[in-house]
Amino acid sequence: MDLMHHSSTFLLPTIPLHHGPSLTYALVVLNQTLPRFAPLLWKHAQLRLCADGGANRVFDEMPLLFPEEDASDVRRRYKPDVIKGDMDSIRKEVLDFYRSLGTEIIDKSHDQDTTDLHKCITYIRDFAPDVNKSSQLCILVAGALGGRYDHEMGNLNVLYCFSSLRIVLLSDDSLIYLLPRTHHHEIHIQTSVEGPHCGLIPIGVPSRSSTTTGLRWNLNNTEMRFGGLISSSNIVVGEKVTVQSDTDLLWTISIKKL
Ligand SMILES: Nc1ncnc2c1ncn2[C@@H]1O[C@H](COP(=O)(O)OP(=O)(O)OP(=O)(O)O)[C@@H](O)[C@H]1O
Ligand SMILES: Cc1ncc(C[n+]2csc(CCO)c2C)c(N)n1
Repeated sequence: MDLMHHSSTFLLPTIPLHHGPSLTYALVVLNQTLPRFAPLLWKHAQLRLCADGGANRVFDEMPLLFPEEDASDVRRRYKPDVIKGDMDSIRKEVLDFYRSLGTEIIDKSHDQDTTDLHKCITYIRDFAPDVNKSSQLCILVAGALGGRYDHEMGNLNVLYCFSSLRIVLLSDDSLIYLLPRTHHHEIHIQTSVEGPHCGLIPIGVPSRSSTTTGLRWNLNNTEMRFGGLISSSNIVVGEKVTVQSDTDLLWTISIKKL
C-alpha cells in the first residue's frame, strides 16, 4: 500500500524545501472569526476563495490584524480571487467592494442542498486547472471548527465528500484532516506550531483494526468505534506519527498558542 506524507508546514512562516513533490495551496475562508494566522495562510495560498459570508470576515477582520495600517490598503491587499456561495450572508457593500476590485463572484443561491464550503471545493476541483494540475494540491479551510455544531459537521462531511483531495480544516486551536484507508500515513509533526494533543477518530464506520506509532497511547490492531474506544486526548511523543487502518480516520492535532 502506498505511503502518504502529511506535514503542517503551511503554519510555518516560510515553507521549507523538502524531498518529494511540493504542495500547492488553495485557501477557503469561512464565515467565522479569522484565525490569527490567516495572513500566513493567505500568503502561502495560490488561490483564495471566500465562502459567502467569509468575505465579510476578510473585509472586517483583516484590517484588525494590521492595526497600524490603513484599513482600505489592507482590504485591497487581501483581495479574494473568488467569492462563491448562496449569497445570503455577504453584505452588499462587501460584495460591491470586491466586485469592483475584480473578484470573481459566483452566486449559487438556487442550490440549497450543499454548503457554501462544498460549493467552494467544487470550484477548486473543477475550475482551477492551474492550481489543480499538481496532484499535490492542498486546500486549507480557515474557520471550519468551533462555532455552530451543524456547520462543523457539514464541514467534516466535506472531507468525506472529497476524500481524494487533501483538505485541512483549521481553527485557532486545532486542525483536522482525513487519513484515507487507501494509504498508510506518515505524519511529520511541526513541533514549533502543533501538538502535543491529538486524536484519531473513526467517524462514519467503526474501524476493526488500526495501528499507530509515535503516540503515547498507540493502537495495535485495535478496534475503534463510537460507543466504544475512540482515540481522543492522545499525545504525540516525537516528530513522526504513523497510522494504518482498515477505515478512513480523522486526524486532529492541537495548534500551539504563540
Ligand atoms: N459557526 C460556524 N461554524 C463552523 N463553520 C461555519 C460557521 N458559520 C459558517 N460556517 C462555514 O462558513 C460557510 C459560509 O457561511 P455562511 O454564514 O455564509 O453560510 P450560510 O449558508 O448562510 O449558513 P446558514 O444559512 O446555515 O446560517 C458555511 O458553509 C460553513 O462552512
Ligand atoms: C436534508 C436537508 N437538510 C438540510 C438542508 C438545508 N441545507 C443544506 S445545505 C444548505 C445551504 C446552506 O448554504 C441548506 C439550506 C437540505 N437542503 N436538505
